[in-house]
Amino acid sequence: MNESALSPAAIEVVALTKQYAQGKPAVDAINLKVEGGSYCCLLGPSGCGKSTTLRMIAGHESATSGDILLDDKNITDLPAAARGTAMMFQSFALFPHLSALDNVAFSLKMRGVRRAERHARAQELLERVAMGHLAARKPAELSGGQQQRVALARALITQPRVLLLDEPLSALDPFLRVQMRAELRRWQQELGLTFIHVTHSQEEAMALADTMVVMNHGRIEQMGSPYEVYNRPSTEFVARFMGGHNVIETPQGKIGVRTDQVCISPDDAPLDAAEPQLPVIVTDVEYQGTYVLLGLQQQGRKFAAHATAEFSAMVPEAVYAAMPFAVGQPACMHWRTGAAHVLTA
Ligand SMILES: Nc1ncnc2c1ncn2[C@@H]1O[C@H](COP(=O)(O)OP(=O)(O)OP(=O)(O)O)[C@@H](O)[C@H]1O
Repeated sequence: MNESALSPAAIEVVALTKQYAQGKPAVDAINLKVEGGSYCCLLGPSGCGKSTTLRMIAGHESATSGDILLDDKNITDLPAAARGTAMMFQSFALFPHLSALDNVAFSLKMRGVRRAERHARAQELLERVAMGHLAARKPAELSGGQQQRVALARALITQPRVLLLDEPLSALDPFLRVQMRAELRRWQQELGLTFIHVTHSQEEAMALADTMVVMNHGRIEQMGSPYEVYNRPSTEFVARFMGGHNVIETPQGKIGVRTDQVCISPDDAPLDAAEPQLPVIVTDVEYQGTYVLLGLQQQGRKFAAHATAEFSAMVPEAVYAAMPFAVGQPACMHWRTGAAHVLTA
């Protein structure tokens, strides 16, 4: 394959909207810029509009209004095959009756490319993803990782400038998912292409993305590097969705404090009066190896049986061993002022 053919493009969406029916749009006037050659993850709970956004970029779904630009070219109304994008689907969606080679060559066949040429190009791509020696195998004769590489080669055969991935890892078992995730990241870096990857998994997005885009109800809640989004969730929704945060009501409004940045002391321990603190009851103690996870409930609040704890604290194992807590024990949750940040509604 011609090396220069794989050149990344930036994607920009401007006021992009999808209205399937009356009522609230599934995607509501979102603005998003994805840099060429970067890895972007669209993330959010079920129904937030992430797949619809991806399908509109791919051209598998029409936009109700707004624009999609690939570099400076407006591709909003172009057919999928003319956009410069390609899609890799959930669980790779390989044709089971075709060899790896024919799977990869399939879209060239659809475009009327002659057999010898399409096989040569497919073989070249399979070599590139270290699968050349298994070109004759059917998908069922390949491991999950090998299938992923065939799916990648199949998506790359049309020489896309942007690869769109719709929950590509969700059908895999957890162990394989982590392996395949690392492989996807490696391929993205080696190919230098723009990847836009839809996932509902915070962990997956954190591991892969240069830019995370957190969606909720058809809108973008927050966009930034995994570090920025995890350390500075801007809204209560993002703090709760990302996990690992306590959302605490204060007279000044809601604040977020990471669960590994709150400290727990016995009720009667002398504390720095300048430090924000909250009297709590320990409702749960869970050993997690490196950390012990304490479930906590604000003192004086009614606590329904089986309800999940209101707050959590991740206490390093050694710290907990030196000062253990019992379920039902009153305690004080406190944190450095600098560890907290204000959340908007
Ligand atoms: N073809 C369709 N016709 C009507 N409504 C649709 C269609 N596809 C999606 N929707 C609705 O649009 C909203 C967004 O759906 P979308 O599939 O984009 O969400 P998602 O965030 O990708 O969810 P999931 O993780 O469950 O796939 C949902 O309310 C969904 O029911």
